[in-house]
Amino acid sequence: MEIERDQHISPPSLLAQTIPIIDLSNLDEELVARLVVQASEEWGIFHVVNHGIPLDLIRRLKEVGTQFFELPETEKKSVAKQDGSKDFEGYTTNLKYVEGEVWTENLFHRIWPPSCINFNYWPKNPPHYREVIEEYTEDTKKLSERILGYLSEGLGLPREALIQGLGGESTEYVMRINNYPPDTKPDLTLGVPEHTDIIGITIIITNEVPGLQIFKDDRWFDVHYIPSAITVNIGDQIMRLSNGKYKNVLHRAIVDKEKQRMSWPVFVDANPDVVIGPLPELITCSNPSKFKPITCKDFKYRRLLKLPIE
Ligand SMILES: O=C(O)CCC(=O)C(=O)O
Ligand SMILES: [Fe+2]
Repeated sequence: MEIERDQHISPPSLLAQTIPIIDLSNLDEELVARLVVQASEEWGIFHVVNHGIPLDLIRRLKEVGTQFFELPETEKKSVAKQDGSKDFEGYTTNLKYVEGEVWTENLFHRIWPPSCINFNYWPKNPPHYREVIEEYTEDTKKLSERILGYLSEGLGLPREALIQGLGGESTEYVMRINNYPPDTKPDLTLGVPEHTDIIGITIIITNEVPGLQIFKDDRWFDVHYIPSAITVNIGDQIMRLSNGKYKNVLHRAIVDKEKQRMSWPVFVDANPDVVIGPLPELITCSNPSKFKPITCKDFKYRRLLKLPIE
């Protein structure tokens, strides 16, 4: 007798190689913590479902981002990244065909702590942009702290260890909204070339158009779009603080030929003055330090200039 198959479920061989999906509403919290730790060790990326961020808030976040990119260029440029500015905040566009260049426009600004926010980079249009982002910030901060709590316990340390390692209440949260309009050029165009995130962890929402890919076991994997899921990436800073236990995922984003793709990553980033090296409690004779301590500021400076970092 032929077994009836659910058409939506991939064969087991494929499922085994799919980025982990973790249900955060599972009442067995120890199991949830174990799955988060395991996914961060093996993949450096995982999806979370039933994550506690209301789906209507995510819908509104997507709406304000989409509406911003639909504005005339002159209006988008009212929050443009300042020429020659050393900081990264503001609107940037790269929608010109230049060999080797990426195909994207994006908006980038800090969302936490309040003392670091520069509202000049927050669009005034659509009018409810600020209200939605402030609401999303609060929920994203809670979600990141929960995940960092599991990761800290996975290191045998108290729940607050990693968030303290990133700077405690002065840890910075940065919103980026990436817009990748359809790209009709025949060859594969990169929206974002391969990289690891230079930060602690990234919490990502995307629209339904696939494009995010990760590198694991010598091959690229598509990160499937799962409605209502949020994707979490491990970045360089958590890799260093955990002395390499957690893996920073190498990833890139490709552009669709027909459809507009968008993503909304929030970067949980160490305070610039924090020293990013393995947490001292982790270092023993049998687990010697794999990374030299360096301030977050210097780490980023060297990474951006592609200078060696130990
Ligand atoms: O567009 C995406 O899905 C990811 C973008 C990304 O990797 C980034 O902004 O760092
Ligand atoms: Fe990234």
